Order: sequence, then C-alpha cells, then structure tokens
Amino acid sequence: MIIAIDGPAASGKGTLARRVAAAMDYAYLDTGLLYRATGAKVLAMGGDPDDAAVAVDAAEKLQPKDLENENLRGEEVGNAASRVAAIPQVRAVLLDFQRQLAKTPPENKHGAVLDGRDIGTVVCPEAPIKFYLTASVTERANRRFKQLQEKNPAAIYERVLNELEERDARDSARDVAPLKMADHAIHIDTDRLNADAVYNAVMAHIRTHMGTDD
Ligand SMILES: Nc1ncnc2c1ncn2[C@@H]1O[C@H](COP(=O)(O)OP(=O)(O)OP(=O)(O)O)[C@@H](O)[C@H]1O
Ligand SMILES: Nc1ccn([C@@H]2O[C@H](COP(=O)(O)O)[C@@H](O)[C@H]2O)c(=O)n1
Repeated sequence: MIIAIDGPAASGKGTLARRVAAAMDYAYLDTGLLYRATGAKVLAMGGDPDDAAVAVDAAEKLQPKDLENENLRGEEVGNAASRVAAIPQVRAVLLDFQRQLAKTPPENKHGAVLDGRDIGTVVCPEAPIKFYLTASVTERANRRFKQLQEKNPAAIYERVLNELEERDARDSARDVAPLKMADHAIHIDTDRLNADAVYNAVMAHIRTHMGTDD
C-alpha cells in the first residue's frame, strides 16, 4: 500500500512519515531530499538553480550518496531546491525513481510512505490513503527556527520566516505539480497538535482504512 503525505515546508511531513513507515514496516522516501540534493549540486558547481540545463544535468547525475549530505537541510539549499523543482524537466527526471520506489518498495516491504508536495496529485495519484498536513506559516517558522538553532545558534527567525514564505509562494504558484491538496486527501491542521497527536490521528485513519481498528 502507498501512503502519500503532502504539505508545505516544515508542516511536519517528514517527522510523521518516518514514524508511520516504521510502525507499518514500510519503506520511506523523503522526496524533498531529491530536490534538495539537486539544488545543492547546482550550488556546489556555482550554477544558477533557475538554469534548466544545469539543473537537469544535476538531477540526472544524482547518486545515492548525494542524499546523505548533512548540509541538505538548510534553508539556502531549500530555496535552491524549490527553484530547481519549478523546472518541468527536472521533475520528469526525478519522477520515475519516486514511482518505482512506491510501486516496488525495497527489501520486499509491503508498502511505502512518501512525503513531498505532489505525491497525492502527481507521483502516486492512485495511493489509497493521502494526508495533507498544514500549519500557519508562523508556527512552521517557529518549528524550523528551533530545528536550525540546534545546529546553528546564529539562525535568525525573520530570515527563516521569509524563506518559508518565499518557498510556499513558489511551490504553490508553479505551473508543474504545484503544492495543493489532492482530491480525497485527509487534511490535518497541525497548528495546535503536537507530533504525537498528529501521528495518533493519522494511524487511526490508516487502521480504519485497513479495517484493523477495534
Ligand atoms: N506537530 C508538530 N508540532 C510541533 N513541532 C513539530 C510537529 N511536527 C513536526 N515538528 C517539528 O517541526 C520541525 C519540522 O518538521 P519536519 O522536518 O518533519 O517537517 P517537513 O514538513 O518534513 O519539512 P520539509 O518540508 O522542510 O522537509 C521538526 O523540528 C519537527 O520535530
Ligand atoms: N515532492 C516534492 C518534494 C519537494 N519539492 C520541492 O523541494 C523543496 C524542498 O522540499 P522539502 O520537503 O525538503 O522542504 C520544496 O520547497 C519543493 O519546492 C517538490 O517540488 N516536490
């Protein structure tokens, strides 16, 4: 079974998806990492993330080790990721890998959890269960700021907020696979829910869907 989790930056998709995948013994794919690794490659080459030829070349050359780069999590790379992600040919290059993993999860797992922006709408529209997580931009900026501060005490809240707003706007307005809720997705507003509460709500939906709730 495929479980799709979409939503804007720092809404808690990865935290949730990782936990759901572990509980279900499913494979997990953070699809944002593919775009982050592509953006980071472009920056490392001194290229412009809006340059389609350079970005496509970087996407085509991605290797598994590129996804393990510790520096992918910063907002500068997030911004570059969001710019390469608006290029249709980049998305086309990365699509097959995502679909393949969803349809044939590694290690003979019986399912996969994918999180991103377009999992329920484009990558796996056939997913039987889809979630769409949101939270206000200020709540998400607080979360991301706290997270970044653990690694970099000099992180600046206003900068984090601006970068999230910029990324939200670009991800929602692009022509190809924009961020939006899929039809039939379950919307969870996480503003007043901690990570445990979100997880419990999602697992309750999954059990109901699978007919395993008692
Ligand atoms: N419901 C929640 N309440 C408060 N904090 C949360 C909640 N869910 C996740 N967090 C925290 O918010 C931060 C961002 O979460 P996470 O990385 O899972 O978001 P994301 O949507 O995957 O982000 P991105 O799109 O940038 O990959 C993390 O520090 C995480 O621990
Ligand atoms: N399915 C996806 C996933 C991500 N993106 C783009 O990548 C950027 C970084 O993603 P994070 O989840 O790590 O924040 C994001 O801002 C999107 O532009 C995407 O387009 N589709």
